[in-house]
Amino acid sequence: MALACKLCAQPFDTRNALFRHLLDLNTECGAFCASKGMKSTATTRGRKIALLFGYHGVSSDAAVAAIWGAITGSTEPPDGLTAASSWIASNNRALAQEPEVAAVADVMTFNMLRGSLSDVNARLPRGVRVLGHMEVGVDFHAERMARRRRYDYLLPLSLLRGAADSGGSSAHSSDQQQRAECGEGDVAAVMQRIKPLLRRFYGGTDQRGRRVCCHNFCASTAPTEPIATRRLFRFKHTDSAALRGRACVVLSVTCNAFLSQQARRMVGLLIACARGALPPDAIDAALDAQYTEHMAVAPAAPACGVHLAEVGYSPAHSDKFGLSPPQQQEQQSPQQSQQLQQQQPQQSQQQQQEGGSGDKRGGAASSEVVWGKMVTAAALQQWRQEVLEAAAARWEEEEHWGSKWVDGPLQESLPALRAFLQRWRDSKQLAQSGPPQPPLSLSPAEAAALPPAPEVYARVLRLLREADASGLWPDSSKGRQTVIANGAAAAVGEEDESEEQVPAEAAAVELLVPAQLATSGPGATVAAGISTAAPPAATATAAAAGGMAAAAAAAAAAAAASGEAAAAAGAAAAAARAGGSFSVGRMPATCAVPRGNDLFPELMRAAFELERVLMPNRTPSSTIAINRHAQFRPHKDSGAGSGQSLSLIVGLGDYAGGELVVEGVECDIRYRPLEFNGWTQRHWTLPFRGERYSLVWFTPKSAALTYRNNSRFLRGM
Ligand SMILES: O=C(O)CCC(=O)C(=O)O
Ligand SMILES: [Fe+2]
Repeated sequence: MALACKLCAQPFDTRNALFRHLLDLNTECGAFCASKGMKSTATTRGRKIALLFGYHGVSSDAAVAAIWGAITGSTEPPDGLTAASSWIASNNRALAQEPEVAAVADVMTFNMLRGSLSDVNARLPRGVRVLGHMEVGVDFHAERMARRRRYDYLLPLSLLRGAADSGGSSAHSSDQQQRAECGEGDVAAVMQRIKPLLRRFYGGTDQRGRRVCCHNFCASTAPTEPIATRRLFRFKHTDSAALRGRACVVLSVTCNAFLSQQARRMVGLLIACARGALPPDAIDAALDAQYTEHMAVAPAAPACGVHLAEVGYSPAHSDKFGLSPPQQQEQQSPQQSQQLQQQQPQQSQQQQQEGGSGDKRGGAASSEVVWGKMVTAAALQQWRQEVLEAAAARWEEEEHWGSKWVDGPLQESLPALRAFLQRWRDSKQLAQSGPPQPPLSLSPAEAAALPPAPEVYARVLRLLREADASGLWPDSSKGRQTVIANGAAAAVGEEDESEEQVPAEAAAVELLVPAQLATSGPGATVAAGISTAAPPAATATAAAAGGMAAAAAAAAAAAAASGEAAAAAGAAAAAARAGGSFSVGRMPATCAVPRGNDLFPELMRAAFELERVLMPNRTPSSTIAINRHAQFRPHKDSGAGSGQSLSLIVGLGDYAGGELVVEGVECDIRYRPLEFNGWTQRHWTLPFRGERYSLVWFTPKSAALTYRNNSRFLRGM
């Protein structure tokens, strides 16, 4: 069924997917619909106040609490509170602004029923400032409706110096030398050299021609997760300053929204490349959406440099909520102090490139016009200066102008970054000769070095090998395909923006459901909803070919028919090597019976038996995921939609590498059973060579699956 969004023409597989798109305030269409009242978020009546505020030395939460206290004298949380720097509405911690981050211009709203705004600054602690306020509609939501945020990073120029810069000075140059290097020409020379690196961050474009970037800059979010793809509008040098006798520059990053630490990691990677510690293609590697090996690849530059500089709202919201019309936003307040020399803005072309979104000029929160009488350009500028000076003081006192960070976190991260880069480069070459599959056999030397398989595993291992060789190994469900990096080629590595429309909380949930549920249609459960978010092309291919194994088998047959025996053998081998997964045991009543039960009953019995032998004190599980040669991407298990017990996992077979990583901790699971929480802990598989099976025992949490039922089922096997 082909459905298309009437606003942006994007196609959707299902009505549910289309609805999610229209209700998602992170999309332009969603924002537009919200502005037309399609999904009202209004829960309260009366006056709602939006405040422009800033802080340094305290977190955004603490600043909000202080302001509310200063206005009302109350410590109770305010009604209708929303803040642009908050992550509560998005319900995803990956979007949290870190507590150390300062702000020149944050936005909050609340229902103003009592209290007074007059002289509020006199009642606020140092480091918290109210800059302006205005009345807005009761629907206004400072966090969800923000279409654009800008973080500015104050950076000592010395950190960007590489050997190529005049004198080759660095963060380690003598104090005298550093102080001498504050000249304008010096800044210009360094920034000229940095420009191509900054441009590199714009990465690629998605199918709609929009810039896509920033997918690999959050420690707690895998690059494959839809939420990790952010739109980068601008990353540029916008200001220079001499602070505490040091030459500093301001780098501005503007995106639709930010992942935690994203701006700091972008700056961290930039510094590493600017200093020549990493080659420029390290930026390409970090941004390659097709390369999904790992998480955060860049060390976060020190927190002291970063502040929230601007929040923008769409014209639709500006109209509805009484924010200023777009043309007024172009009036720049004279933000330069004597100390800050604005670099040539060169913004017009950049702003055109931000176009298409149509939202970047609306309601910029730093404008004098928006915020009425209370904020003046001079007050705003003075406040910005205070924030920058506080940052410079921290650079000096806590970070020794960056030398601590260069010697510590940056230096420590380099070996891993270089290894990552090498693997990325290798993968680029491999990509030209088809998707990489782990070879099924180890070299004799590697095989000899392996610790032998303990006897208790012998029967299960034999049955796994038989199942593998039988040609009956079922295709992985669509949901599982999306998390197996070397699985069915059609569904993997191609998450496009239809995935981006999945709500963040749903996107974090992955699948451990039988194929029937995953394909049972839209919206059956949250998990099933995800499976329908696979790109249409991939779905079509998978459906037509019945998955990788069938596709490769068909290719093998076709090749054999045309007499190309070698090609046929190659295709069959590829099918055998493809990662796959199926379940056995019991599923909640809402799910179909796992197909593996009938296909491999002896394997199922032996595998349940093995759990009891390995962990006699563990409550026997109801279900087992059986995986062959599968390299899993970072994911969390769905527990068939509503959670699951602690998982028990073990690896079997003759393989090297293939450690399971649980929230960043590597665990060798080859014949070493491990309990972990697959529902809450993100986990993935490191690359491996050889024959690798894994078994994951778990019990989906469901009223339908009581322990009694489960014991009866297991007894009846
Ligand atoms: O085999 C592995 O390394 C991980 C298996 C897993 O995470 C799963 O089956 O969900
Ligand atoms: Fe898993």
